[in-house]
Amino acid sequence: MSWLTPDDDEDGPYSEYADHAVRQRPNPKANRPRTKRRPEHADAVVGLVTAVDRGRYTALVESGADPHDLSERVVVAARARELRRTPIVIGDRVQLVGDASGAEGSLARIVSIEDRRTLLRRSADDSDTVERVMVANADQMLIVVAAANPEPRVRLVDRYLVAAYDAGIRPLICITKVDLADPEPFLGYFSALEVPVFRSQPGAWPLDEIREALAGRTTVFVGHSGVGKSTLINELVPEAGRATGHVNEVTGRGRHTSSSSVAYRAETPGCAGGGTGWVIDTPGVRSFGLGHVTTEGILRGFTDLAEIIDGCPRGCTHLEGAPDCELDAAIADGRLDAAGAARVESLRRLLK
Ligand SMILES: Nc1nc2c(ncn2[C@@H]2O[C@H](COP(=O)(O)OP(=O)(O)OP(=O)(O)O)[C@@H](O)[C@H]2O)c(=O)[nH]1
Ligand SMILES: [Zn+2]
Repeated sequence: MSWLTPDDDEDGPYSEYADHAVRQRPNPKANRPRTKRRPEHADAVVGLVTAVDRGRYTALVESGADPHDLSERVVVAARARELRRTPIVIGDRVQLVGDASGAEGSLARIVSIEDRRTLLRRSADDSDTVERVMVANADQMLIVVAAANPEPRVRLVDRYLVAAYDAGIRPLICITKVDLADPEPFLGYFSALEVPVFRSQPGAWPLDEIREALAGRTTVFVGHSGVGKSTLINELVPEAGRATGHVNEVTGRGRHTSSSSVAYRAETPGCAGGGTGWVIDTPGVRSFGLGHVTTEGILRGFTDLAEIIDGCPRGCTHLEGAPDCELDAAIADGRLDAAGAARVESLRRLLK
């Protein structure tokens, strides 16, 4: 894309983060006709990006035309020059040329990215409008939160929910460590949202229920560090460790640390949605900035308040003290209970 300055040739060690930043710069050459030198890639094969590591992409390419033939190969690829400033993330379907054999030491080239169904983004903080692209083509977001240790934080879950709804991704909640604390007071806060909830503890992992939800879909797992996300993924995808080991064998690079995202195929035998699903593990993100989300996007994260907000005067900011804001009326006349009032407070914090 011509408005992105092609100023760095090499993928630096931190490019995995740097190139996720989508900067929109004015194009100084906007009036000049663009020379289209996009080569035809009739020989390209399509791969699913399952890992990103310092400028190297791991993609799974199906061996045959038969969609049931799962004998795919692992291809390691770099980006073509023209995609140098384009974020390519886990879940992207990409076109590969060059040596896409997957043979040891081979390196293919990613020449284009197929249209994305969904795109999960975040910004460093709320004042930062530079968005980081996290995951492409996810259908669902499993928000993993612990009942205790670490204490559940309503505000972080609110943020995940807003990011999911804004991206058109269906949220699910898994509350872990219910052996340590009663999760119901916390869950009550979200009950009006009708988000599916799984309750988890050692010896009673809700694996069958979660598998049912994963089948046939791509689900991104998010959660604060220490909530038990890895524990859950290891239960759901026992060979997860082996998968990263395989990738490393191919790339010859170091282990994927918990600072990078990885996609795993989860077996979901006998489930209505199909025999497999994709699980995308993301590093525990402490903050989840929503600087890139519009007011409308934030409101979409509060579907439980939508009907009330519909009654607001035109142009209502819904902030505290906004004239005739229906949210205040609903709290005053009891349409919203204590949990509802807390939701309003939460919404207002995000709208500020
Ligand atoms: N009591 C209890 N402990 C749990 C449960 N689930 C996980 N744990 C423990 O919580 C700790 C953190 O679990 P992890 O799976 O490493 O957490 P994580 O969310 O992957 O954390 P990061 O790797 O830092 O992102 C481990 O000691 C687990 O054994 C649970 O349901 N109950
Ligand atoms: Zn209002």
